[in-house]
Amino acid sequence: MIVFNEVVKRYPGGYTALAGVSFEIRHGELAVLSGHSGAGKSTLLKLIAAIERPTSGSVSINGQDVPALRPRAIPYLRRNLGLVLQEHRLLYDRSVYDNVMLPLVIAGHPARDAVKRVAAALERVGLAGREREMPAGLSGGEQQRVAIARAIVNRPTILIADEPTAHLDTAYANEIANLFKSFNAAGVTVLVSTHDERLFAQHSPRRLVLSKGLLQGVGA
Ligand SMILES: Nc1ncnc2c1ncn2[C@@H]1O[C@H](COP(=O)(O)OP(=O)(O)OP(=O)(O)O)[C@@H](O)[C@H]1O
Repeated sequence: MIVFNEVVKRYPGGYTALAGVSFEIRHGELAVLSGHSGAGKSTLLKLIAAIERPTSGSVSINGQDVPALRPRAIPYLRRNLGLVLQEHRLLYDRSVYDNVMLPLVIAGHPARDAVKRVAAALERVGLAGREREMPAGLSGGEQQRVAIARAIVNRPTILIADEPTAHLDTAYANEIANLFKSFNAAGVTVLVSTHDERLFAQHSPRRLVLSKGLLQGVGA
C-alpha cells in the first residue's frame, strides 16, 4: 500500500513540484499517473523510492514511513520496489544477462537461485535466449524490457515505472503496457506514469492526474 498525505515537494531554488498531494494505492492495484510535462510525475515517483524527500507531508509504503528511514534502510525498501526510472539507464558495456543480474549481486543473493531468477525475469519480458546480447544492439522497446526485467528480478510487491513507453512507437508501447498489466494480474501493485493514458485505458486502471503539482482526479 502506498499512502501520500498532504505531500509538498519544493526543490532548492523554490520551485514547488508537488503542492499538497494525498492518495492511497491499495495492494494489487494498477494505477496510472498522468499529467503534462513538468506536472510533478517523476517527483512523485522519486518520493516513493526515497530518491527525493518531501518538504512536508507523509509518504508511506506498506506502513513504513519512507522519509523517516535511515540511509542504511533505504536499500531494503528498494528491494521490495521494482523501479523503472528514466535516469536508471542500462549498463551498455555489460550483457543483457549482467544487467538483469546486477540487483541480485548487490543484494548478495545466492548464486544458484540468482541464475534461475534472471532466466525467469528474461522469460517474463519475452527476452529468453537474448542473455548474451549487448543492450546497444537491442531496439528501444527491447532495452525497456531489459530495464523491466532488472526491476522485477528481486520479485518486488510494488512496481514503479516512470514513462516506460516514452520514445516507443505505438506497437511497442502497447506491448510494454500489456506487460505491466500482466504483472498486475499476477498480484503486483503497479504505479506507472505516462504522457499517454490511452495506452492503459483498456486495462481499466486507477487514474491519478497531476496538474501543476496538484492531483486533479483520483478515479476509481
Ligand atoms: N532536482 C530538481 N531541482 C529543481 N527543480 C526540479 C528538480 N527536479 C524537478 N524539478 C522541477 O520540478 C517540476 C516537476 O518535475 P517532474 O520531473 O516531477 O515533472 P514530470 O511531470 O515528471 O515531467 P516530465 O513529464 O517532463 O518528465 C519541473 O518544473 C522541474 O523542472
